Amino acid sequence: MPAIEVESLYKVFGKGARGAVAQLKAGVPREEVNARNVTAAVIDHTWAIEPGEIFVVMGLSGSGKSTLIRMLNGLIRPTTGTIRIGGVELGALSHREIRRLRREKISMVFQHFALLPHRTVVENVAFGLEIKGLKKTERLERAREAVELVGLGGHEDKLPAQLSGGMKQRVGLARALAADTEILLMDEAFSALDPLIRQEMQDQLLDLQGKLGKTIVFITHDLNEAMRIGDRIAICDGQVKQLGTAEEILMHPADDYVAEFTADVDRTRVLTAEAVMEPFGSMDTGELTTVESDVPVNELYEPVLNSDAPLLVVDDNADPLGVVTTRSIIKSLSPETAPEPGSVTDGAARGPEQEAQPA
Ligand SMILES: Nc1ncnc2c1ncn2[C@@H]1O[C@H](COP(=O)(O)OP(=O)(O)OP(=O)(O)O)[C@@H](O)[C@H]1O
Repeated sequence: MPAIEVESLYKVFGKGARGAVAQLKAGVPREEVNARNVTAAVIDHTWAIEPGEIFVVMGLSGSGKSTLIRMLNGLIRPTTGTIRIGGVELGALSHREIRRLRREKISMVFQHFALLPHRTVVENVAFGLEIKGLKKTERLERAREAVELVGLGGHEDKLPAQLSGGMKQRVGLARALAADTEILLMDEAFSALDPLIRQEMQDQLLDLQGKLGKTIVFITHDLNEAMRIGDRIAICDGQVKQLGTAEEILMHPADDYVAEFTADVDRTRVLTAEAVMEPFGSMDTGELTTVESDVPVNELYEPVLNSDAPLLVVDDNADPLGVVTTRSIIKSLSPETAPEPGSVTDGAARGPEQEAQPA
């Protein structure tokens, strides 16, 4: 069962919201609908997030990201459409039941930390558990564990004013983790951080995710960030313009709107050996140096340059998938010449391809 599922979800602000939804459904453009004193913030979202997935919602300011997240945690109701959290439809719940579901299933991490200035790190982390009604010793024990988990061990008794931005955000993350909910909603959680600290936090999130397997909805306006951490990314502008993996979006932007975003993305970090490889055809692959299929392109430069022959891309079972050469790497860096996903495996099955032969 999906962890979160939305179906034909709309949120329009203003009088006559339902009528506006009907117009949108009938194909009236958003600008035209908005000209009638309403704001269509979320338009026709239908998607599902599997447990353990990092789902990134990416869009510019005003694209409906915050509205979406506020609907997901039940702070505002959709104009029309359904939201299911762990199979439970939010629309069928009373306010009290929604508050309970939020407490038990969902934690939030905010951009501006929302720390209590007069409480220590560990007290801030324990605060959410106080609301849940846990006893003090248990609260502090769980808080200490979470503080340790985010790498803040030794800083338990500091006050927020004594912490750097990155450390404050770790406290925010620890607070969410201490609550031990299945779902984390992260709203521009790293956007206020310096680039290097931000990258550190992204790495830490991926690391924690590897251990904890939460379901994470991560909101950002930065496509590089989205592609770094998202298992799948929904690019939104009111409606979902494209939903897919980083590679799918990069290789096949759905329209000009998406393509414009992808122009700024560092392709070498997102694309993997598997995405850029070419068919090995009838080549004797026995002697080739192997690379794992998920190695990013920017880690292939050295092995490719140090090898006269192509590199053999292999899967988890060490079965060959394709080959990578300097040429395939250079080709992949331009969207126009990048190979179609899946085309390589098909090509390999069909037989030799001239362009994949060793030089
Ligand atoms: N309570 C509200 N009443 C009226 N309009 C609203 C309300 N909340 C949001 N909006 C409008 O809905 C649209 C989407 O806003 P939203 O905050 O969801 O976008 P966002 O993508 O989160 O933007 P940002 O990145 O700037 O936070 C905007 O045009 C906003 O002005």
